[in-house]
Amino acid sequence: MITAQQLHKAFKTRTGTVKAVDGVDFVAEDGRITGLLGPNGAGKTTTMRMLYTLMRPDSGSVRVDGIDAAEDPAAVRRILGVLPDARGIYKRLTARENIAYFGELHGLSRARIAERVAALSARLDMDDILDRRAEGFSQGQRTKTAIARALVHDPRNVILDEPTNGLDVMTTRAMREFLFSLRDEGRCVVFSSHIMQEVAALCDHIIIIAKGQVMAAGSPDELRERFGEANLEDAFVRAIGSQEGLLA
Ligand SMILES: Nc1ncnc2c1ncn2[C@@H]1O[C@H](COP(=O)(O)OP(=O)(O)OP(=O)(O)O)[C@@H](O)[C@H]1O
Repeated sequence: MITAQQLHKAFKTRTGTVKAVDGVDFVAEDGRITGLLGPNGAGKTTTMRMLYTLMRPDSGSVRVDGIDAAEDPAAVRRILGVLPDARGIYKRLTARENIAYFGELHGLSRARIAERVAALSARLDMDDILDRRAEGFSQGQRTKTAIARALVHDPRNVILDEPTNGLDVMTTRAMREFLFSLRDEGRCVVFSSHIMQEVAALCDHIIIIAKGQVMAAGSPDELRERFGEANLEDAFVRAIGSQEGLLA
């Protein structure tokens, strides 16, 4: 379970201060897919970076399975799998080596790494690329490799920044099934997207973010009901204000 409490993060730029995240609160439960939905620049990536300990909040706190991310970031990283916005896989290594390297960083034994690589490769349908160098991989192949790497230590909590970005329809469908399977195993899955249909198809719980703030949160049905809109897209537009919603 991941809890964000009153997260704030501002950046100083040449023209002033940008409040990227301005008081974000939410709980992402186990066995549930929680989606952060918001237009470009809403603060999703900054929020995610604070969740996975890459960035320290100016104020507020993050807890993962009860562990405070500021107090014990290493312990949090052990129970977290992360697909960052920059996938950052090593081009000179094969997919297998990319995954195994992260396994070593997590202190897994060789036997355990081999077992995890085999299991993840089967689940992500990547046996055919496992021993190819990542150089030249398609976007989908890179994403699969990065996801397998994120999950090598079998984490209870999984954070994915725009996991279906740039994937074709078939790969997107396969990715959805994969995320459902992580949820059905009881994991806490958090992902971000600016694509309404994506969030509607995947999430049990949606957190709508705009201008660094939570505008609304609930299940897809709850949001539809609250805003009195037949479909989620209209609810989204209502929640964040029509102009920005239309730009999302
Ligand atoms: N390192 C930084 N320095 C200055 N400003 C930043 C920095 N990182 C983010 N921002 C600003 O903070 C705001 C929120 O950005 P963030 O990347 O979190 O949004 P996002 O919701 O992930 O957007 P997108 O969907 O476009 O990726 C934006 O105005 C962005 O320009």
